[in-house]
Amino acid sequence: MTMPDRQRSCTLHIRKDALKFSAAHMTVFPDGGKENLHGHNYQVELAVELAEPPALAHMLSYEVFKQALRAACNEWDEKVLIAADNPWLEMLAAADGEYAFRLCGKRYVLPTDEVVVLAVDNITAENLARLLCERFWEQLARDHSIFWPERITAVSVRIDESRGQGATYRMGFGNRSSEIVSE
Ligand SMILES: Nc1nc2c(c(=O)[nH]1)N=C([C@H](O)[C@H](O)COP(=O)(O)OP(=O)(O)OP(=O)(O)O)CN2
Repeated sequence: MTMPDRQRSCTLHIRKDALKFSAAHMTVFPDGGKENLHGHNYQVELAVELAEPPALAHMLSYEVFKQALRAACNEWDEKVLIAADNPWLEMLAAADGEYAFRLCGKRYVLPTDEVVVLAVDNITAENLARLLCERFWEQLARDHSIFWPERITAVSVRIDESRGQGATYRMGFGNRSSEIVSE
């Protein structure tokens, strides 16, 4: 029996010990409570779906994807991640070179160069997986000489905060839509 073409796919997956970033954050909960400031060594995994294994002339090297993912991870490495859209975030006046804020009633002052402010309402694995997936795709698209978007049917990024706990964000192209899976 022959399988219809639309049921076939080929997935490149990349999970390497070196694909990670170390960052600090505080998850805020719906009742307005929050965790203490703490850090994770976030492990990152990538899947790139293709309709078919590409012919030699269009082979996509793992390195192309790793470069784009590393560039996206590096922006967050050794930073404190702050959710700009959190309803319990209050910006405070600060000295030059400092970032001062109150979150859920507690006051923090940090060096500006150690802070990354992200356009999300909470620093969760779900939101980080979405942002990293989007950043990865933008980074890949920036280098047109190595990019054949029409051959890629979906990309997904999985982030594990700790072993066995994290989230995956998937962007499907064509008539499939983005979806998120929490673990
Ligand atoms: N839906 C989500 N829930 C939580 C997230 C998240 O990203 N998405 N993140 C956290 C925390 O940041 C945290 O680091 C994990 O917390 P928790 O599971 O409570 O703690 P442990 O990893 O130590 O787990 P144990 O199984 O208790 O050892 C919380 N929730």
